[in-house]
Amino acid sequence: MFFQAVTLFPEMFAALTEHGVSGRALRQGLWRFDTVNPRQFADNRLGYIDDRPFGGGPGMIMMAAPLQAAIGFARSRCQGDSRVVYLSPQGAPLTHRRVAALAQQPNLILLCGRYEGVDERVLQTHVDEEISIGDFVVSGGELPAMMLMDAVLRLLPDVLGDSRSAEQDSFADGLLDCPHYTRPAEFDGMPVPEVLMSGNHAKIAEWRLEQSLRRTLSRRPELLDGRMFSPQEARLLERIRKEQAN
Ligand SMILES: Cc1cccc(C(=O)NCC2(NC(=O)c3cccc4nocc34)CCCC2)c1
Repeated sequence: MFFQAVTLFPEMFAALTEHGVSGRALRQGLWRFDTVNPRQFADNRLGYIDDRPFGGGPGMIMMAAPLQAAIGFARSRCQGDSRVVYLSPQGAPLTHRRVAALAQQPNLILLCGRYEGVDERVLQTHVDEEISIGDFVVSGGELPAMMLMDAVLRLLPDVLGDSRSAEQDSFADGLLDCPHYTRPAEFDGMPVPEVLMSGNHAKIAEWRLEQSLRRTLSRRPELLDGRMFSPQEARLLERIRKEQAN
């Protein structure tokens, strides 16, 4: 996977390239990363890359020409297909399913907006898809881009190592995670659920699945819409629903 970020703040991406699982995977050569700064492509001496919006209104808009040139340069550095994603509040919500699809791409170019956004004509001609990480206001597309990158990288083979497969992540099976505990066995007078101390791995796995189902049903019931259930999940859901009905 070759990630490129078109960004005015390339240094921000050190959060992924110099730390954690993603940083280690980069050093191991499991993925590649580079940035393109639109300021390099400003066609005036002073490096203007933003200008006032036609029609008036507050703030500035990123100009089309430097972004078009930056995207073109990024594409020229890709072997094979490349996909340009604009991180944007107008984008399709990022979901695990979308992350899994993006993880199949050999080259992803992430366009990060700043100011009030980018000239629409860039989106119409050079961007393949727009993705949003949520309905709130942030200052730039860099943090959303890094969230997308982290989620994609965790799905790449060998990035997580054999210690944890991304498939075990509850979100990979569309459920919220179960509660987790570690030492001490009693903290602040609160014990750990007995079943986790039992050593009975089948019962522990069933307890964890039941807790994931309970949490999903109570906090994010919409995640269960349209989801297929294994016989075990169906049985546990039945028991939970009966319990809640009484
Ligand atoms: C709900 C709403 C309505 C109007 C503007 C904004 C807003 O935040 N505008 C500012 C910018 N926001 C984002 O890029 C951005 C924001 C949120 C999620 C995202 N997922 O990806 C990129 C995202 C756009 C240009 C510079 C940053 C947000």
